[in-house]
Amino acid sequence: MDSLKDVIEDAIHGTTVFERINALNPDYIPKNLPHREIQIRELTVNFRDILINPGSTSVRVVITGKTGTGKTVTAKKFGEIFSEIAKEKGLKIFYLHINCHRQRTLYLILMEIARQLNLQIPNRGLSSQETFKLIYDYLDKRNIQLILALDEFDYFISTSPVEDIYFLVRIYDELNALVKRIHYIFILREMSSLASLDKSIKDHVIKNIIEFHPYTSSDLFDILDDRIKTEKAFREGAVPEETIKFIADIYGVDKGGNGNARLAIETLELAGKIADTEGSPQVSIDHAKKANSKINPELSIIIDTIKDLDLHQLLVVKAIMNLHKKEGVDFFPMGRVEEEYNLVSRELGAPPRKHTQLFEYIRKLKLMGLIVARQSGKGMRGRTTLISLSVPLSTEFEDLINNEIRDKLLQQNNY
Ligand SMILES: Nc1ncnc2c1ncn2[C@@H]1O[C@H](COP(=O)(O)OP(=O)(O)OP(=O)(O)O)[C@@H](O)[C@H]1O
Repeated sequence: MDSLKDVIEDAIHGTTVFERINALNPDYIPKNLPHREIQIRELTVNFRDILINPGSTSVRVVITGKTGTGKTVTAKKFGEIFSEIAKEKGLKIFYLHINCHRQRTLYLILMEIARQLNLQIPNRGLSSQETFKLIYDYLDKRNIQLILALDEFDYFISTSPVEDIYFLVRIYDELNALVKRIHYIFILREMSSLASLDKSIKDHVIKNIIEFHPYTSSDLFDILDDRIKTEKAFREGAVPEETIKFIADIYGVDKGGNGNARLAIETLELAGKIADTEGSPQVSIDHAKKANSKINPELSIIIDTIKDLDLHQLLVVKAIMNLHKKEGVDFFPMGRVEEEYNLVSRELGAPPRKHTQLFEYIRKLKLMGLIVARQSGKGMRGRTTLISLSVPLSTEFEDLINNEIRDKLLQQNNY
């Protein structure tokens, strides 16, 4: 038997299916973005005024789409190429990408803008207004136009005081500046996160909406194929077409998946690592299957726990499931869930439980990991709980819930 040192040496020097594995990193920006040309074009049409007539308006665009639909990578790629073209024309257009989940407050966002601009902000507790004024003066002095992409802006909305949101999006009302130098790309997972905002803020944010739809299986095939071939993430011939297709089919929205390119790329990378571990020169469908079950392990655990739910907990799950299907958005206010739950219960002849009991069910389902609940942002209508299923909707999942409900109803009627 090999010593463990031999095992390790062998794995270090052994064959590998990868050529440029870093091309599979989540932050890697590839040369091509298959199936996002239209969105790049839409961005360009919205922002070209800054090239033609700089300073006349402040451009605002919203990018919206579910997780893994390429919002971040597309905005970054657009920013990179657009500012390059501006430079060729002798204009200074800078693109800054800020993640509002990492920079959690208005203050941190402003400091990050300054940092990316290489602007020193004095350490003497300036207000947001004063800090922003310094940033604006810096841009003005150097004749710079700034495209500010605020990624995960949903997060900023749900956690920041309304005055801070107001300040950030209505900056020109505060600054009184004649030349507009700051332009925005607001990146949101769901438009519904704007629902709680007051109308005057909404009017400032919702201007031009560019939608990023979940990818279909054939879109994902092209994205994976491009990483393999153009970006040379894998050695030539190491990933057969049938493996790429298999992964694309797991996640393709038209095949019941969630259309998430991030998960598809992660699955491909993990399948490659499994192939390397097994010393295989090729990534097979079987490697892809193993990778998928590793990437989604919690799914089977969650599904096992469904059998422990009682009738009304199942009816709550069914209500949320119905809403996802009917409305196609990710999160629902508690009130909508309650309405739907009352409807579903009555339809099935089970008198709905009271409001307080419903809260208790939601709390339990959240603890089990079956649903995600979060607070909406503070706005005109106060805070409300927003709810979403944590598992992707699939026919199997739906059948499972419906069968369990049927069994529980039968049991109940037999007593
Ligand atoms: N059209 C595409 N072509 C190539 N790679 C893509 C494409 N769309 C997404 N990707 C890749 O998929 C991964 C996820 O994309 P990205 O982070 O841009 O998604 P997102 O919509 O911003 O997701 P989230 O809402 O979770 O932040 C990244 O690795 C990105 O490079």
